[in-house]
Parts: sequence; structure tokens; C-alpha cells
Amino acid sequence: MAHVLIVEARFYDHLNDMLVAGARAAIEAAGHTHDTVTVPGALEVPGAIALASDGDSYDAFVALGVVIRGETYHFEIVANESARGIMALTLDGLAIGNGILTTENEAQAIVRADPAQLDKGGGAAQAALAMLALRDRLA
Ligand SMILES: Nc1c(NC[C@H](O)[C@H](O)[C@H](O)CO)[nH]c(=O)[nH]c1=O
Ligand SMILES: CC(=O)[C@@H](O)COP(=O)(O)O
Repeated sequence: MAHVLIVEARFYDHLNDMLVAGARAAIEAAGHTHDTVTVPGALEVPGAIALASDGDSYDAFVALGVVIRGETYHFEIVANESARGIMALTLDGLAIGNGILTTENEAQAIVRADPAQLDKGGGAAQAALAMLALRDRLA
């Protein structure tokens, strides 16, 4: 049984609730356990995973959040740098599923976050568990 940490950037409550529900359901359906920590925004997600990976408490990580394009270049910074930070941790050998949505508008985010529709939170959890299984197999 694996113990998974969900790191959620709680920027949009209603969207995050759906992503977290999907991720938790997928982890539980696979017979694993989970904790959740909350950070202010997507830019803080890689740092939180790095902090949590210092000990032996967690086998895998699920990054969740929503970045919706606004009027300025800030969207690119938050979307690209959060993904870059998560990818760097992945290349260090951590099992991480990236469920940080980067959308043009709220409607796109709802379809992707909703567990009854595209369920990207559940998909990110399944990706984290798949990478954990691969790591165990290759070790
Ligand atoms: N605009 C969004 C942000 N921005 C906040 C940053 O992620 C960060 O918390 C701030 O710059 C302080 O370091 N975060 C999201 O998750 N989603 C957004 O749409
Ligand atoms: C991530 C974003 O683009 C958004 O939340 C920020 O909006 P703005 O560019 O209008 O300041």
C-alpha cells in the first residue's frame, strides 16, 4: 500500500474541490492512502513537494491546481514555472502526477476538474501511482 500526498494550490475553491475529490477517489479505488496539504498558488506546489519529499513519509505526490489566463503575462509564469518545477522533481526520481490545469477560461476548467467529466484530478493520481509502480519495478 502506498501513502500519497496531494498538494493542492487552492486558488479557485469550487474547482479545487472537484480536483481533490477526483484524486482522492482514484487513490482510494487503487487501495492506497492519502494526505492533503494546501498551498496558496500553483507556484508554491513544487516547493511543497520538495519539502515533503525530504522524509520517508510519502511514496508519491499529486499536484493539483487551476491556472486561468488573465490579462497579463502572469499566466505564462504561473503555468510554465509550476510545470517546470514539477518536472525537475520528477527527473530527480519522485513519482508525481501533474493535475494543475492551465486553461483559457473557467468553463474549460470546470469540464476538466469535474470527476464526472474529464476528471483530471483522478487522472493525475493515476499517473502518480503508475510512476510509483514503474519505479518499484525498475529499482
Ligand atoms: N494566477 C494564479 C496563481 N497565482 C499565484 C501564484 O501561484 C503564487 O501563489 C503567487 O505568485 C505568490 O507566490 N496561482 C494559481 O494557482 N492559479 C492562478 O490562476
Ligand atoms: C494566472 C493569471 O493569468 C491570472 O490569475 C492573473 O490575471 P492578470 O494577468 O489579469 O493579472
